Amino acid sequence: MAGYNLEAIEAAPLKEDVDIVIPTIRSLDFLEQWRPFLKHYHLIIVQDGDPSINIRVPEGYDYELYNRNDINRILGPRANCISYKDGGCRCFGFMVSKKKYIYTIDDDCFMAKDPSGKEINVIAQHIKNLETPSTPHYFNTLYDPFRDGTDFVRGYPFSLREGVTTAISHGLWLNIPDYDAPTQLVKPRERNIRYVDAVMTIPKGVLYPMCGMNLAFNRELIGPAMYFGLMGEGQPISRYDDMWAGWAAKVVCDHLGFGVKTGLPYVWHSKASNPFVNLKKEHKGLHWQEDMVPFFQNLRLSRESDTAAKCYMELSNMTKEKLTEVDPYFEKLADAMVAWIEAWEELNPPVDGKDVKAK
Ligand SMILES: O=c1ccn([C@@H]2O[C@H](COP(=O)(O)OP(=O)(O)O[C@H]3O[C@@H](CO)[C@H](O)[C@H]3O)[C@@H](O)[C@H]2O)c(=O)[nH]1
Ligand SMILES: [Mn+2]
Repeated sequence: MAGYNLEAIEAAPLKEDVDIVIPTIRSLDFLEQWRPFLKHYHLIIVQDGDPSINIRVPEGYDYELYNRNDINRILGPRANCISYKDGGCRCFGFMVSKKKYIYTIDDDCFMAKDPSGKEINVIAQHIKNLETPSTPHYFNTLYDPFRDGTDFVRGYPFSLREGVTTAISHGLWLNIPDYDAPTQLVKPRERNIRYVDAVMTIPKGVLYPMCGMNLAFNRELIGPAMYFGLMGEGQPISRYDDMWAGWAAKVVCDHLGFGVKTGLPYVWHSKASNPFVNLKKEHKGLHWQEDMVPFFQNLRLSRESDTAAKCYMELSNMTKEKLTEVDPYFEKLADAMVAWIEAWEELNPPVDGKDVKAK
């Protein structure tokens, strides 16, 4: 295959353990370019918008595709917890998957190259990130000590070198950065051309803006907390789907003792969404984030919440109690969080009557 590094391409780690979830309201043509790396994996496509549109899946891919009619049929009255006309609909794919790991990617993201010109195998890098521990209790100044060619630096306590299990791997983007609408408006031509060859653990107690564009996680450990909220048509807010999921999942990871990494792998984000449209979708979120972030920063989950699902139910109560004073929308969101967990548990009954518990 001209122009491709065949050795890297044939490496399809854990192909039986990974589902790729793609939300789309456009087309899946981007999968043509990804074929060398992604063809080995099963796709779960969540088609947003008009369900009567027939979407073409490029030849050779193994996939299941769900449109709004399918979501309504499968979830019944609880289908209302899945966003419509917002990329947050992707979380339906997390719920129906049965795999250990999820990789989710947007339909305008393409294979990027590292500075040596080699195509980046995104899944291989995410799996490396997820299958090696995180270090949330003390920062390693050479970043991820579990990468080849590096280690813990002098002064790193030996008692902390075991690290903790990694639950989330947050990948980054070259070309179009994940900016909010005001930043897009003032910097319309800004492009990210800086490839930073680093993976690092986000420290315990620190929140971050999680982007859903290039994201992998351990569904068994943290799946129920990866709810992308109630956004889009019929709601006062859009485009905060991944932010909500990121804040919630991080506090749940911190509570349960799991780690979150950010950095490699990169994808090439090709399409700048319209900043004026985005501003309309985002403007409430831009205000509300000033309350949502302190809410997540200050909350404390109880000892009884020892699984992601239990933590999430507790978070729903807290959302209702604390954020409804910001806007009545949060009561609706809190109810949707409960519906999400109920639907999750129905589709994912605990194995041997047990949920995955914190260490
Ligand atoms: O109504 C919709 C809109 C979009 N989608 C699908 O969601 C992803 C991301 O959409 P898009 O590329 O338009 O958004 P960006 O601004 O570039 O991306 C960031 O915004 C986030 C917030 O939603 C998103 O996670 C970020 O990556 C595409 O696959 C669209 O097809 C949709 O399903 N429904
Ligand atoms: Mn995009």
